[in-house]
Amino acid sequence: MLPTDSTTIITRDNIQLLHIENAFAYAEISLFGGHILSFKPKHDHRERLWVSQHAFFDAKKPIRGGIPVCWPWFGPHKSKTNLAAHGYVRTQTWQIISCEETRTGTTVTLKPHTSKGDGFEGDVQLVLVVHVEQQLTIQLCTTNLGDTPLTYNSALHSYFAISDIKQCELLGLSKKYSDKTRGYQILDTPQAYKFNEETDRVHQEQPKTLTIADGEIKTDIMSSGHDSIVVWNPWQEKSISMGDMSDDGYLTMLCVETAITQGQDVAPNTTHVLQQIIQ
Ligand SMILES: O=P(O)(O)OC[C@H]1O[C@@H](O)[C@H](O)[C@@H](O)[C@@H]1O
Repeated sequence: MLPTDSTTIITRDNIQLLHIENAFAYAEISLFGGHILSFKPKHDHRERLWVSQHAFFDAKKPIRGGIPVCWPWFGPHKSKTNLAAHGYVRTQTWQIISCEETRTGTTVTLKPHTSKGDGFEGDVQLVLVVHVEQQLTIQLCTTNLGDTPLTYNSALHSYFAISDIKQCELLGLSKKYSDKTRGYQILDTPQAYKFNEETDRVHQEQPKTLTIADGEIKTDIMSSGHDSIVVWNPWQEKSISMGDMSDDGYLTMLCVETAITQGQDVAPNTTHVLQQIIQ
């Protein structure tokens, strides 16, 4: 695939990275995983995404940080416990189908090596469309090419860069959530939504906009096509135990994931789009 004026491909360890720099923003996409690693709009030059200092770039293990694409299941596989968490496309090499310069930025379309894999029945065309503009728009499009309905789960598992998890607040969630750290208890979303412990929560609500308030700095996240928002921070003990995170890595990241956790049906010959917009 020939790069356009705003794109170049570089190699980091075993992974090819697509750099995009246009009049509006800077972004970087790893072809391993179809995984966005960086987004910096030029109006403020602020990095929106967090990547672990100890992330693996070996083209084998998933990259810790950025926006992992979880598909066609979220978390552990329902019945086959030997299969990798969050599905199999985040550890595949993706291919660039097209790079297009538009009036408002650059659009990159990618597809995984294959959308077929152990643990998922279905004939699917899976495509990731990334619009690098003043804002970042990510669309994961699942088209059912078969003649029977299929069901999938997924997440755009975004890691946001923040200055201090203990000072930051998440605005926009208000209903109940399921708390994985407390045996999936159903609890009320705290108001204000602040962080002082390991957090692993599935919120089955679909507010249009969420905001991470990091002091005066605000990052807006818009979602569609989802049934849940997942909020995750491993906190200190887990960070220490993870080989791809520094001991204090948890302090400067917060995952706010646009997710399908309850099963999304897709009828034959139709496409479902899971979308996240980051401002
Ligand atoms: O280490 P992984 O597979 O990238 O997953 C990270 C986290 O991802 C979150 O989405 C899950 O809710 C957590 O339970 C999980 O620990």
